[in-house]
Amino acid sequence: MGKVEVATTKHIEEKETEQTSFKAFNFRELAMATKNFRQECLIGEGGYGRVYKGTFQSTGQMIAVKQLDRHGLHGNKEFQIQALSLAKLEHPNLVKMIGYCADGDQRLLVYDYFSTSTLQDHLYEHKPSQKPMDWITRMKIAYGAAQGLDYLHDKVNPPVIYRDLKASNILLDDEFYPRLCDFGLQILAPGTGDSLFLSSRVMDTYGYSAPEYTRGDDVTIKSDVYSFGVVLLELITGRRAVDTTKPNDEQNLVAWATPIFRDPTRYPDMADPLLKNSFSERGLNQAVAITSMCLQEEPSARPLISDVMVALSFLSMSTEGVPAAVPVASFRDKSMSIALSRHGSCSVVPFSLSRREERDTSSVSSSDSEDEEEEEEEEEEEEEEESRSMKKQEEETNATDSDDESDSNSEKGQEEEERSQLEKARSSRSSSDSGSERRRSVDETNEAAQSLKMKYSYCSEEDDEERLSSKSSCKSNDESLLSFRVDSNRNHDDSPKNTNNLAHDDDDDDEEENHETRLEHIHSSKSEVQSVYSDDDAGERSGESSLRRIEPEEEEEEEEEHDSSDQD
Ligand SMILES: Nc1ncnc2c1ncn2[C@@H]1O[C@H](COP(=O)(O)OP(=O)(O)OP(=O)(O)O)[C@@H](O)[C@H]1O
Repeated sequence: MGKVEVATTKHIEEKETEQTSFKAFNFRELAMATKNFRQECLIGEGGYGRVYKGTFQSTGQMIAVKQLDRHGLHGNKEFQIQALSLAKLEHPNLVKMIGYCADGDQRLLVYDYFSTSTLQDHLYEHKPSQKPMDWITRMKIAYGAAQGLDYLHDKVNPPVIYRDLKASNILLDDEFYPRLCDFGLQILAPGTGDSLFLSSRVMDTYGYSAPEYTRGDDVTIKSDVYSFGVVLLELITGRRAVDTTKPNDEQNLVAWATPIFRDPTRYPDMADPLLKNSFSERGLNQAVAITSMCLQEEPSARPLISDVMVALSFLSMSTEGVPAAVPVASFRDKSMSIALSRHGSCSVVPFSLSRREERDTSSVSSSDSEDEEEEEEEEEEEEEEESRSMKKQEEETNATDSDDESDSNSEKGQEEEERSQLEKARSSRSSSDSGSERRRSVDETNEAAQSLKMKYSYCSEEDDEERLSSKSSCKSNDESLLSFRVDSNRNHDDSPKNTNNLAHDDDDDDEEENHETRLEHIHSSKSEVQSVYSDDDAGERSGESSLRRIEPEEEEEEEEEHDSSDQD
């Protein structure tokens, strides 16, 4: 499917008949539904305009009507085209747009109405009679929000940058099921270049905006990952992204948390006191590890939301956190599985940068640096030793598991079965929307993923392939705006795209194609230095994992090496 064509009014009319759920309303209909936009129907006001609650008398359907500020808006036709693009975005974790109105100079968007409240209300404004959200509920909310974001980043083409992810834009129903609202509105409001308009939006998103946004650099999908990290930090700590009632050094949540990220012994102190320590330390450590990865200063060092989503799928189903032996093939970028498995053991090491990398990036005076280097090398050796023994333990577990499976074909068959279970687990949640279906699918997800948890562990062969193929993604901003489509050719489940390397097809062509896919991988970066984490070679020989960043040249060499070994 190509890009969304420039739709004419006729196309839009045709669309209405095809897809009755999306409609062009006239102003009168919406005025009637909202009692003439009366104050009592006003739900709130954001950077893009006011939101009113309404009801269609004929059907009883409840709606939320967003009356966009007319300042700097597109003309009628462009508005219709963009509204149609937004209406195509459909996912259980996104608030559904059901129509628009472009009468005269009025510009309104109509959404399904979701009662109750936002994540912000639940975290900070809950009534004394309400029980505070427990740990698993918080992780489930994060998981759902990650699924919605993953849809925008990875399942529509070109990707949609949310730009405005924050606790007040996550709506929660009575069962705490999260739905993201306010996404993609940038395309409808080119007037955001206006300094007055922009200042009110920046005020609102202050505390959530990625550093590159504040610097005026390109905003990418990785900027959304940063905002997601802030939301995750709010869920863990119960602290607002910005809280001016706190002492100066605690007002900005990320600034407060950054030094703590480097000291895992302090992680338990970060947890929301309302949780009353009702969580496993491992689960907490892993959640903080994910958060810290999302909040990396450099966009390319942040994980893909798809990896965050997979990690959260585990955290949201168990108080114990992600199992120490993580299904490595679940993650596109291995740094996530390594970070999590490190936080699954009692040896907790900063996960974002290896010591070597930290050394490279910090400016240490040369007189002290040699001694320090020696010390650090000793520490590295200790770490490697630790990691080796972890790996050994895992291998032993693997050996026990695989004793019964001497036949390699049956192993492959099992792998495929496990993979399909994982895919089933992932797709089941997004394919259902109604309350009971959703509950059932969550149970299925848990069941399937739990069974996978038991079976998977590190696999050195997969590690090797992952090392060669995994690349961080940094899709360019300009790809994402103006028009997008839901790509039906893409895999709409959340399964990792690098699973091609496990496909065993009789057809030679297919095999070749798989091989190419494996090497080239789907992640691409137009502009930024690739940040790829890999096993270091020495470590690999000894069967251990350590993190380091490969620069692009080095990466190419490794790919060549792989190519030639493949030819052998
Ligand atoms: N579909 C909906 N159903 C129910 N309430 C909604 C819906 N969409 C938005 N709201 C509520 O309307 C209010 C205003 O929303 P809006 O997104 O315009 O502002 P905001 O999130 O406060 O600020 P910003 O525009 O900067 O994101 C919020 O309280 C939001 O929770």
